[in-house]
Amino acid sequence: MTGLNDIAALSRLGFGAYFTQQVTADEADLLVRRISSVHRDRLEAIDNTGPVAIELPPNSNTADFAVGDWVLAAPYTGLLVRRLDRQTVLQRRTEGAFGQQLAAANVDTLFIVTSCNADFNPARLERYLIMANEAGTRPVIVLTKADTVDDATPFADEAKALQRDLPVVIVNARSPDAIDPLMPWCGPGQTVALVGSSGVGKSTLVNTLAGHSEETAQKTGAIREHDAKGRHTTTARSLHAIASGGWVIDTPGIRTLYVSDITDGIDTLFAEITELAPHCKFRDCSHSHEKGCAVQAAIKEGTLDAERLERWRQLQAENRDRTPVYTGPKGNKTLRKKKY
Ligand SMILES: Nc1nc2c(ncn2[C@@H]2O[C@H](COP(=O)(O)OP(=O)(O)OP(=O)(O)O)[C@@H](O)[C@H]2O)c(=O)[nH]1
Ligand SMILES: [Zn+2]
Repeated sequence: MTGLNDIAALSRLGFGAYFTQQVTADEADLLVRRISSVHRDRLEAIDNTGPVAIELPPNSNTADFAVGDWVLAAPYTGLLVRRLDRQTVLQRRTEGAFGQQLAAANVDTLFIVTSCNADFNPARLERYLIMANEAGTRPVIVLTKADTVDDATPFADEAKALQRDLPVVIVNARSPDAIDPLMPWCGPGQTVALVGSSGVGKSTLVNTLAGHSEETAQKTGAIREHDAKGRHTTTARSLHAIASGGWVIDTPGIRTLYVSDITDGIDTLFAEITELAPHCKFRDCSHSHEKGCAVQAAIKEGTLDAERLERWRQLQAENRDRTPVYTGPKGNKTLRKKKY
């Protein structure tokens, strides 16, 4: 792809091969922009020079766009021509039967934030892990408030056991040093997002990552600006530059994400069970009472934790209850195609 875009500069915003290859020769004269905020009536975008104009064509809906999306726009007018396919997408289920609301797109790494205190809850962390796996983002557990306990290692050990090869990082979110162990995921062109309960330190971490000191930090999430009619409004700022060259997406939508429709995510979380299942005698083995069950055998041998199987069972049941089943014309169950 050539044309008007400085690809090297755009790569510092996260524009990689996955996106470059989607731009056709006909589109070489269009401008590449990244969505930085989604409002009810308008979008905001950035390119390598900073904030740039983006205009929605008539009859389009801002709800179809997510912070982090890559789009092509016409020169001069900034008229949005099309959105590029997403590499990853975080969605939240809304009230109502099938509603999915986009929370963020093209997030490379999801920081699942919890603190070394009563907030630490493996069952909740599992749900967040499933969500990250489902979205295609790499999960990292960030344990905050390490400075408030004598030893954070037991928390870290418990978190590490939740999923194979899961990175777990211990920080004091208020200290500027917090960025050091998070650097592997915050380098140039890398995009992260944070999830976790209220009060665990997400805003504090965003400020620390952005290099704001405690005195200069604005209350994350809210900035005052002029709207189209010149009025002062408070809007959500969503895509923040990290001092080390990466980007952090922080939207109210991400803060209230919750798990549904998570089959693939469960399979990754419980990889050791998923990999045993094909060795069971019956293809639809429930791993409870069947003869020749490889999962039960592993529990007897002591290579699989019975509690893990029980949690797998609970999450499977929950997923079945929550996942809407789409029926085809003859009442056949249809598998919904993943729509990015
Ligand atoms: N001692 C200590 N305090 C922390 C740490 N991280 C956050 N805090 C404090 O915990 C409180 C809550 O932190 P926030 O960053 O507002 O938490 P949040 O996750 O953004 O909360 P919501 O905005 O409600 O989602 C603040 O008073 C922070 O200063 C930490 O690592 N150590
Ligand atoms: Zn089995």
